[in-house]
Amino acid sequence: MQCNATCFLGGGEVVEVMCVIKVWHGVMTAQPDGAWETTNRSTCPEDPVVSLRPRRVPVAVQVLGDLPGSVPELMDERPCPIIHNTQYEESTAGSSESQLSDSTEADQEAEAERSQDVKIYIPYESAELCITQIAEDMEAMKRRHLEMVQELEENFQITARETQEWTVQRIRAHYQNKLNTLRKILDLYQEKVEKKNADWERRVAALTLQNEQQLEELRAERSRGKEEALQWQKEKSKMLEMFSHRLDILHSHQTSTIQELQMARQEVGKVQEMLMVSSQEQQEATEEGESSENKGLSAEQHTVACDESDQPLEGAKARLEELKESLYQKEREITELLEAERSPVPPILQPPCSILLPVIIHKAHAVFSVVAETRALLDQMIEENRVALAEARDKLQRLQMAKDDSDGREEKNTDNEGLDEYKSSLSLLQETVGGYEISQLALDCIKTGESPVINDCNAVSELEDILGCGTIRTTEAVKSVGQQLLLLQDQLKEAKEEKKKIIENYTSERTLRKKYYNMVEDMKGKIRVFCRIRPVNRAEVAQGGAVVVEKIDDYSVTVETPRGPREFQFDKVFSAEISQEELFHDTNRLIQSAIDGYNVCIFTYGQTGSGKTFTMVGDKEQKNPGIMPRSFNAIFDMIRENSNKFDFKVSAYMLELYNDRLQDLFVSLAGEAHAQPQSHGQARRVEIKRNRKGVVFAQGAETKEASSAQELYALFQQACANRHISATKMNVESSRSHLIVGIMVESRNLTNGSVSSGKLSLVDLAGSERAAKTGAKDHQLKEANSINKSLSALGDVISALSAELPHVPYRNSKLTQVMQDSLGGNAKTLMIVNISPSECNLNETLTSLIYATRVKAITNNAQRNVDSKEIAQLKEE
Ligand SMILES: Nc1ncnc2c1ncn2[C@@H]1O[C@H](COP(=O)(O)OP(=O)(O)OP(=O)(O)O)[C@@H](O)[C@H]1O
Repeated sequence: MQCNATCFLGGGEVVEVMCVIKVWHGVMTAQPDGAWETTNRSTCPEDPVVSLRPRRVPVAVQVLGDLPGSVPELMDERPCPIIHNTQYEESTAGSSESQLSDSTEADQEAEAERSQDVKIYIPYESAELCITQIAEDMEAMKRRHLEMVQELEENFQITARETQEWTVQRIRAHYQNKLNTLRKILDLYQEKVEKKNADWERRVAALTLQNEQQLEELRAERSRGKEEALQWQKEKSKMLEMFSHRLDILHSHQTSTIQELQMARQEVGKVQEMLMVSSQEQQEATEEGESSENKGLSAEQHTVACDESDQPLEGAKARLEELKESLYQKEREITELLEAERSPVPPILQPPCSILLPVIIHKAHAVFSVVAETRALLDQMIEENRVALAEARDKLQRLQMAKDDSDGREEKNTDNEGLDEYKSSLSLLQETVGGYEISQLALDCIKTGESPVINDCNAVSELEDILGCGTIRTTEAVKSVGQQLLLLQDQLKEAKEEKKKIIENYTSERTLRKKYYNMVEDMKGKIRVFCRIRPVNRAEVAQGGAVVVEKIDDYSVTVETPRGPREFQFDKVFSAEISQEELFHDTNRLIQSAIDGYNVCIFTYGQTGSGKTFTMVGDKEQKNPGIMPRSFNAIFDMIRENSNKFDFKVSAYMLELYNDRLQDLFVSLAGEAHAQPQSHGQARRVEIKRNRKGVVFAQGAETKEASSAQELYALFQQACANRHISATKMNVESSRSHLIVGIMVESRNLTNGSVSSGKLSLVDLAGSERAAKTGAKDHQLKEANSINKSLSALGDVISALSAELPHVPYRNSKLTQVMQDSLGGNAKTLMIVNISPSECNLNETLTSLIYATRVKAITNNAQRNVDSKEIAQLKEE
């Protein structure tokens, strides 16, 4: 209470005043200067206690004198209740009503003038009451303080959570940006590679074509060469025959000549002998004549005899000369023949070029004559064109001048007809001149063999019309074609190698990119999606459907649709050959997460008969156990490995969602009906609930503990025995319900006592089916409708989550309620989409893959469920 008066605690009337809890107890004395001195503040804090609720406190106030200065107010709104002496006296006379009078300002001023000595009495009872109230208020204040502290703590936690979310969002945005940049880079790279590929392919095609043409030419040349070589061979053998014949003749001629020569020589020898004999005889006769000079007669006789003997000698001489001449003649002939025989024989084997050369020379002559003719023609054409061009230019000039004249006249004359005519003929002439000029250029180009250098586009196109694209080639260019070809072949080889390298790099880079992308997505909390292709079954083989699904790499699958191939990307793609073990190898990490205290969900999705149960459960004989039995083993293997650090507890529930009703598979319907006859075969009601952390649990379902993998498997078998399965046209053992197996793993850290609780949900969904295909009737049709309805609700949830809609229709179906924490919740989720590779299931396969692609876009926020030792103890209590 704030009061500008000296207050004495004492008896008085009880009055009701509004008391501001700015209260202290003490004595305040008015000072001569108008100020107030406070004494006896032992119970008064340094500053008044503030911020308590104003409340009504019954106090009695006695004013013993006039109030000094202005009258203070107990509250902002209400004036201070003051009882003056007189009023107080009246009130002490027995008035039970309070005598509070609201002094007006004028009254207060008057009273202030009257006296400075004012006293107010507050009765002890009231003071006590007041103190009690104050104590209560203090208590309330304390409580409020505590509430405030709690509130502050909560606010702090909310802020911390918000900050955390904000950080996560920022990291997410950062990664998204990085990813977008990466995508852009990749797209650019891909574009570049494609461009380069297309370019190289074009070049390769052109080179191949060129190569083929040259090979063709070479082949033609070779065959021509062969033909000519054959002809030459024939001619050669003919000539050889002729030569040998001639040689034979020569030899025989030579032999006869040699014989004749020998005979002639013999004759010559004889003649020479005869001559010698005759010359000896002549000498002897001369000697005899000298001795018989004296014997006159005998000498004359002898001279006559000598004259008679000279006649045959001369004949012999002539004959000798003749013989000599013929001999020389024969010798010359023989020498000539011998020389001819000895002279080099023309080469028999000549290279084809020597045969071809004359042909080529002949052809070259022919070509040359054609070229010469063409040149002459070209020169003539150039000359004619030049003359025509000169004439056209001349005409143009004249017309231009005429036009200029008419322009001058036009200023005076308004008639434009003549001018238009001029203009049209001028433009016509200009066109003609342009045409001639281009023709001139083209003719010059043809003559020189050079490419024209012009910038005018129209002129270029016109020139190309005349010359044809790329027809102008210089002889150097022709010569270098061979070299260029070799060069290009080398380049082609290099390009092919480069292309191969690029493709290899691209493939490895693509695989890496997908891997990193998946890692980033995983870090972001995106649901992981695997795709498993089932082998073609007998029914599909019988239908003759082609295989339309193909795994491209570890992360991509294509489906051949009537509109062309369609590619889908997943976190992993498993082909038909992949074993159960290999598939499980990639899911092992999630089992570890469940043991670490995370909420984990693995579910299969796909059309009926696509292999969901095979993937989750395995085959009937358990030769190829699926994810469920393998998970049981993995859980207990991991428990065994960590048994020195943790204390584990494993429990499980197994449910079936059949005809939109949840059933506990640990309780057989028959057994339940037997135990509770009033239930008429209705199983205990199982309901889906979510705990404070949003984790789904089945209320009303029996949870059984297991201490080994075998025990857990036995429980699973027990549950499977109660499951609804029947044969359809598509699957001899078709699941008619969704199977939900929940395994809770609680681990207590032996070192610090913290407790983590993870849940592994393994869901084998029933397959979507078409009644026409499965042949479902009666109750099977009802089952199929229920399955399709729940899957459609699941589809709606997936669509809403992937489109990030504000409302997600989880409540539309029991299935979506069961899976609420796995889709968009706090679970680490893996979806395995099972597909058939056959063409006959193309539509269903496409639907499943589109579904799965949407699921890939959903983000979960997985959090570890771990409590400290104290919290765990409190929870237990
Ligand atoms: N990867 C696989 N390798 C070998 N056989 C397979 C594979 N996937 C499926 N099968 C066989 O195909 C048949 C149908 O498979 P499954 O029962 O698992 O299909 P489903 O998708 O669960 O069908 P429904 O939805 O009707 O229950 C089974 O006989 C199964 O053994």
